[in-house]
Amino acid sequence: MCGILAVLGVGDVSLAKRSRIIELSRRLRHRGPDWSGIHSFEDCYLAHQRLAIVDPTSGDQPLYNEDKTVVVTVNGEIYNHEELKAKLKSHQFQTGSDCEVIAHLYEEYREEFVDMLDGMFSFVLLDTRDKSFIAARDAIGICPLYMGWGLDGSVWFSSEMKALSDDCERFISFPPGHLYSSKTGGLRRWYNPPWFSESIPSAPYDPLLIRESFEKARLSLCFLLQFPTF
Ligand SMILES: NC(=O)C[C@H](N)C(=O)O
Repeated sequence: MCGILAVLGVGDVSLAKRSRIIELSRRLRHRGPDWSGIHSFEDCYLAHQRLAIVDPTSGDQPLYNEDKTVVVTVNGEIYNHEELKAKLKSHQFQTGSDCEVIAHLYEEYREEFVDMLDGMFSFVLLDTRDKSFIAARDAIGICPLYMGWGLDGSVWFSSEMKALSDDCERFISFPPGHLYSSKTGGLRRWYNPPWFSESIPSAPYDPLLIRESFEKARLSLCFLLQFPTF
């Protein structure tokens, strides 16, 4: 668990606005007592309250790509981060955080990378090169995410409603398995398993297969957390 707050295109670069956003981000402090971070680029702000789980020593957020043009704030755990890193041989990682992989995957695959992630997550990514941003939430909505719109045209994302409700004109619960892209200005479902369109499951009931799938999920979680298997 961590707390994220992102405010994009607020049209105000004053110290007062920055302080306001820091104050709002503190409302999420209970979600992550180990670190508080904020990155601002022009009138865009990405803040993070961290509960350090993977790489407690260097994985503080926001996280970046190599030249810091891509910034991410993430709540969640990416179970297959080692596997994904192995596909990104030409990239240099600055931390051991499972979440840094998101910035590098974006460089390679743009927003199409989201369905490569195995895990629970909600994140906001800002590409400072064209000031575009994306936000996404895991397939079944394990990690919370809310989205709001300010009267000044700003777009807000937060792990809890309390960090955006006072400053937004309207807000919604961000739907699970969806992605928001500032380029299209809309939400689309990234999680599209084949069974979504099946009215009657075609695969026969197989208790052994179900058991194996649970075992696999449990083992990948133990591996990520470096726990003995439980
Ligand atoms: N805990 C989180 O949500 C972020 C990241 N997985 C970390 O370990 O710091």
